[in-house]
Amino acid sequence: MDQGWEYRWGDSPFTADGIPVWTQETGADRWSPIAFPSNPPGRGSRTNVWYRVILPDGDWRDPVLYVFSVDLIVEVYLDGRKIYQFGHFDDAGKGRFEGWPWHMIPLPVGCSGKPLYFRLYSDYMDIGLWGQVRIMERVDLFQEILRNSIERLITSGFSILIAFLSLIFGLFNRGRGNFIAIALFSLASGCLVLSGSQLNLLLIDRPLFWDYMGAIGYFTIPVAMAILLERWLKPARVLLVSVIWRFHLLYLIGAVGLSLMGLVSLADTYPLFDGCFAISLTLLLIPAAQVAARGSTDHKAILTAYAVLSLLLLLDMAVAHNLVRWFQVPVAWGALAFSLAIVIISLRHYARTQTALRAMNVSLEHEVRKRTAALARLVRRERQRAKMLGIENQKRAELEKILSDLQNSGGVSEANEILIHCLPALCRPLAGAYYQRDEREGAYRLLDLWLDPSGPDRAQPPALVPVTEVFRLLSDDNHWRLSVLYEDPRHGERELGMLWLRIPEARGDGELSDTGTPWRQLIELGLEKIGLVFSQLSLHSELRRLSYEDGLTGVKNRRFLDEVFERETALAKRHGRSLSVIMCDVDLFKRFNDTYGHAAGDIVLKRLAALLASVFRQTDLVCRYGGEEFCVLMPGTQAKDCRQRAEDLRQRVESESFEYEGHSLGPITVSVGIAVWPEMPIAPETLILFADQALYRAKQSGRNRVEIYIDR
Ligand SMILES: Nc1nc2c(ncn2[C@@H]2O[C@H](COP(=O)(O)OP(=O)(O)OP(=O)(O)O)[C@@H](O)[C@H]2O)c(=O)[nH]1
Repeated sequence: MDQGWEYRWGDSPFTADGIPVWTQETGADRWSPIAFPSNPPGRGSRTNVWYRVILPDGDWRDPVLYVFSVDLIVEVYLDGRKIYQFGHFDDAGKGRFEGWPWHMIPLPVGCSGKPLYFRLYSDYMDIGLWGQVRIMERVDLFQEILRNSIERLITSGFSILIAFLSLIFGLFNRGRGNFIAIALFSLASGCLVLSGSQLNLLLIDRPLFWDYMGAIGYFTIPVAMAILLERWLKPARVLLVSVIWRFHLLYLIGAVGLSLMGLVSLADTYPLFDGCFAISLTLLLIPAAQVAARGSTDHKAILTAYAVLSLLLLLDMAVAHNLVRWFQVPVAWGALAFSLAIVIISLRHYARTQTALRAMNVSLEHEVRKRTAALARLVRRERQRAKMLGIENQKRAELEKILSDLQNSGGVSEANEILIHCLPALCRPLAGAYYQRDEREGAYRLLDLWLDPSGPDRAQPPALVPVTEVFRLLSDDNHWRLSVLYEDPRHGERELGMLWLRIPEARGDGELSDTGTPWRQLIELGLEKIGLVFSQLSLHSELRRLSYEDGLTGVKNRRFLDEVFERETALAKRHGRSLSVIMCDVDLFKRFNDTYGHAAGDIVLKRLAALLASVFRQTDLVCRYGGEEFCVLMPGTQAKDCRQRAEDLRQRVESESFEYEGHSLGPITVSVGIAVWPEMPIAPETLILFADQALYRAKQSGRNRVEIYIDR
């Protein structure tokens, strides 16, 4: 019904029968033609208007007039009779907003060609009918409503489902605020679309209820959209976006609250909202476009979805405000598409984040494993170090003990015995062997072998192994070959022996240095100190030798005799063993010196000392008593044997031919005095004294003779 419409401002008076007077008047001068019964010109502050139209011809069985919709309340008259009413007119012809439902006005059969009158009241910006006005069969209308509604029911159902799923996802996944925002948007658009479904009124005939639902949904959309954008714009969060969603939230609460309280009409909240919404949509485009321009594909996709939905919403607003010709703007599909786009992008984003998190977890676990292994290695090394430290301390103590024993020993050979005995304990738990160097033989002697059954003893090496053979035997990568060196005062650096040690086993992770090096350092330090002690001992014995030896003849000197004599007399007494002393003096040596010179005298003394050494046994002690006088101590020798030896000496000297610088020095003789204990009744300590007396007697008796002490 898009032609033949007329309007007339104001409200008709009514007859006493309740028939509007304007429906009875004839003459068209008060009515003005209008293309569509909405917003006639010259409204001013008027709130009442009447429209009329001649019902077209048609062959209907059950005709109805379908109107979508009316601003704001309406009464419809045919033949002066009220056939339809929406809202309540008071006596002043005014009424309250009752909602924006679609209307089905039943028409009687045969109404064609008759004028149909609409009495309207509106304090809203629009006044009149809106959208579609059509006459059709009732059944066709129901079918069309069903057809139109299915689309909305499906899209709203989808939106609400998305809202529900997003809410669940958002609630059970901490930090998934995006999904809460999606849930809010989907719920808002779902409610908006559902409230616009025409089937609703057939189910629940409460237009205001549906309008409130629609208003809440509609007013929530900018809030949800801004929150969504705000989340996606992170970290470039824009103040403007946050201001916008807060403003719209306040508007939603304020508008719905005030309407429910009856302070404002819900209808009146729409124009202002639409204005703000249009501005907000445009403003939101600016930061969104900025981020999308330099953002990811996701950002660009969101902006595209946002731009499409914004366009649809703006178009819908333009239709609502008659700025463009009425048509069904597919806002429902736009909102659904927007929700789906956001959901898909969010899920993709979520999946990517999860994958990244998993990858991070894997790398973190890998890192943790690596660190743990490093820590375990460190702990093992520390433990090893602590163990090594314990062993080191113990070994140091053992070494100190060995060094002290060596220092307290009687000399190099005794120290050697101690070393051979102690070395295995010092080196344990390392397996090894010790080869002592025999300089005279130019060979090594295997003196000890411990712990190592695979050592060189398996072949049962001979007691003396040539140097080259030992080197061949001991040259192997699994063992250390360490020499024990010391300084000999007469021959310089000497090798005492060779230590052969099995290298401690590596742990298989390159810790050989951790286990091997301290061991080697420890042993090397020990051997160095041992070598030092041997050097000292060697030096001492050399010094001792020098201090007890007569420089000219090489036999022991008087000092040595004094020390040994004391010990020998004590031993003789303790064991009841005999002890003999011989005193021997060159005859007329002064004259000899005077005749041949002092140097020749020295030669004679040296020769005489050699003769003494060859005549007496090794166990006898030959000393130079002083000047040309010699003393021989003969432990365990009785008078008879002693006298025999003394006689042998005298004869050897007498028969010896002494020479000096190619000249014969003439005959040399010696006088000898003997004293023997216990065969003679004297104290052992006086043996030298009495032997000297006997010597004196020999001199007195004509020299070149042996005299034995006789107690007179
Ligand atoms: N060439 C040399 N002469 C020495 C050495 N020690 C002592 N004499 C000398 O030995 C001589 C000892 O002389 P006397 O004690 O008088 O005795 P003698 O001349 O041997 O006479 P009788 O002992 O009575 O036979 C002295 O002239 C000393 O100088 C020495 O180391 N070398």
